[in-house]
Amino acid sequence: MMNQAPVITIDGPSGAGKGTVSQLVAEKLGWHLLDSGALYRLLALAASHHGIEPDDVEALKVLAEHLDIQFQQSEEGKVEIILEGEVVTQAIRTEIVGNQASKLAAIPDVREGLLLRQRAFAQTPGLVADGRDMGTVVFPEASIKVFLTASPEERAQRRLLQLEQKGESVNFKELVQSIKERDERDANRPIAPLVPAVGALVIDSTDMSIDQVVEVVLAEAAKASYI
Ligand SMILES: Nc1ncnc2c1ncn2[C@@H]1O[C@H](COP(=O)(O)OP(=O)(O)O)[C@@H](O)[C@H]1O
Ligand SMILES: Nc1ccn([C@@H]2O[C@H](COP(=O)(O)OP(=O)(O)O)[C@@H](O)[C@H]2O)c(=O)n1
Repeated sequence: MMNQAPVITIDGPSGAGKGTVSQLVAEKLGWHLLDSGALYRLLALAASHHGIEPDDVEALKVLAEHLDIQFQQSEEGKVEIILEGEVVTQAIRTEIVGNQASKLAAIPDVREGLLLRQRAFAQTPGLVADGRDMGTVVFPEASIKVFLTASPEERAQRRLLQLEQKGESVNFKELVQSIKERDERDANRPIAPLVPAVGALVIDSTDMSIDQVVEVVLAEAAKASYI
C-alpha cells in the first residue's frame, strides 16, 4: 500500500521513550500521531471487559476489527482515550495491561485486524507513528525510520519514575523482570517481531535526554526538508 502522506516511524522496546519523543516530534512538525501500542492495550482491556479468552482467536480478530475507540482532544490539549464510551486513558497504561497486550500482539489475526486501522492514520501533512513494527510492517515506505532503545535497567528506572508519579507503587526488580519478559516476547515472536527496520537510524538513549533524542529525529526531518 502506498501512503501519500510522509511518515516517520519510531519503533523500540518498552520505556525507550518512543511515546514521549513521538509526541514532541509530531507537535514540532504539526503532524498526526499514532500510538499503535495504545491500540494493542485497548484490545487487551476490551477483551478482558468482554470475557474473551486469549486463545479465542476468532473473537479477538472480530474485536480488533470493530474496536469502538476514540481519541479525543481535551480542552487542556491532552488526548483522552475512550473505549466503548468509557475514558480509559490511565487504565490502559498499567504493566498488567501492557503484558496482556504483548500476549495478544503475538497472534497474527489480531495484528491483521489492526493493520488497516493503523494505516488510516497516515494523513497529510504527515504522521509520526510509534510502536514495534511501524517501520517494518505497517509503514514500510516511511521516509524516516528510527529504532529507539536504552538499556533494560534504564528503561525500568524511567518506567518506575513514571508509575510513581502517577501514584502507583511498584517493585523495581519485578519491573525489570516484566520489561525483560515483554522485550523477549516482542522480539522473538514469529510475526512482526521487534527488530530495527532496514535502514533505520538506531538511537541508544540510555545516556541521552529527551531533548537530545528529539533533536536527532528533527535533524533527520530537516534533512528530508520537512522543516
Ligand atoms: N531520554 C530519556 N531520558 C530520561 N527519561 C526519558 C527519556 N525518554 C523518555 N523518558 C521518560 O521515560 C518514561 C517512558 O517513556 P515513554 O515515552 O512512555 O516510553 P515508550 O513509549 O518507549 O514506552 C517517561 O516518563 C518519559 O518521560
Ligand atoms: N506496533 C506495536 C505496538 C505495540 N505492540 C505490542 O503492544 C504492547 C504494548 O505496547 P506499548 O507501545 O504501549 O508499550 P510501551 O512501550 O509503552 O511499554 C507491546 O509490548 C507489544 O507487544 C505491538 O506488538 N506492535
